[in-house]
Amino acid sequence: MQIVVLAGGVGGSRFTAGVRRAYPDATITVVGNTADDITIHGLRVCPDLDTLMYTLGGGGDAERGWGRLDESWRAIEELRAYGAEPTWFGLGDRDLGTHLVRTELLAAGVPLSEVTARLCARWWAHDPGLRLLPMTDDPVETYVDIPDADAPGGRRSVHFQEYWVRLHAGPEALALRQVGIEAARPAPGVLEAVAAADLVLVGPSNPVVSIGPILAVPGVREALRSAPAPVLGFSGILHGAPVLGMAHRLLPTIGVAVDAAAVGRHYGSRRADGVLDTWVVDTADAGSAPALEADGLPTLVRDLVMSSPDATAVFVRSTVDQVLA
Ligand SMILES: C[C@H](OP(=O)(O)O)C(=O)O
Repeated sequence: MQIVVLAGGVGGSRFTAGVRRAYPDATITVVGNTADDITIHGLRVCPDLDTLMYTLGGGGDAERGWGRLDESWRAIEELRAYGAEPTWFGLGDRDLGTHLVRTELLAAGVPLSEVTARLCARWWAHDPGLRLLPMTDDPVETYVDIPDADAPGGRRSVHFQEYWVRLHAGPEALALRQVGIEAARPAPGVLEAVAAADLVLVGPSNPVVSIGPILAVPGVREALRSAPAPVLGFSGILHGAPVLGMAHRLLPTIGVAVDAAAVGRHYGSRRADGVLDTWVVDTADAGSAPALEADGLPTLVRDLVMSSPDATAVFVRSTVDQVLA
């Protein structure tokens, strides 16, 4: 079986670990979000790709949900001692190795998809059926407008990582821009993987800054709409709050309520102009299923708390079984 998973970082990697547990013999192509990438201290950092790579490679810090296991922070202490800002971004010492390799290869003209494959060769060697593709090789970065009384127009723009990591998504996000998205081309293999898939899974990642950008890469949405395989989406909003992260701070910015049904409608049914065949909501949101069904979006209800890869595997397998039955 060939499975494609669309994934962000923290939620996306937990979900993908469950998919791998559910389908140990499948070929799984993970299309990872790169719209929250950043260049920091001259290093190109791809937070979602790295979280996926480390988590599925057994090298991630499961408790924190991102970064390397057994990490230390000596380098960033040195930067702080020099007053070399920014130091709010968690650049761990082990993690730096990844960013150095990536930055050197990109500078040598190696495309991000090839860089990612080379990095994953270390982490995913034990699992040749697993492949990580960036959504695009072209640079895309997300900026957030926040209120600032001292700035012209009363607002200023910050990189998404600054909004997320330094500001903890505290200020209201007045607007979001994915710079570079219109010109981005799907990375080699992305459209082909979707076309060849037996199953496409849209993970419970952030609909605004993780899944949204993947779908916004020109050609990806169309590929999902015309995929021969069923497309299942899993809600990351449970009972009006994100299962992980801070998606509730950004959904209102794109005019979507912090609600599983609203996110399902936002992705939409393939029978209309959306991308999903089936939307999966948590048991806490079971009440929304009849209305979604009536609106033409087939909806399944499961316990979507990703407490372990096994728990995730249970809901993935049972929904897929029902859809393929
Ligand atoms: C938790 C969620 O993870 P991701 O979208 O990176 O999978 C988020 O950051 O909102």
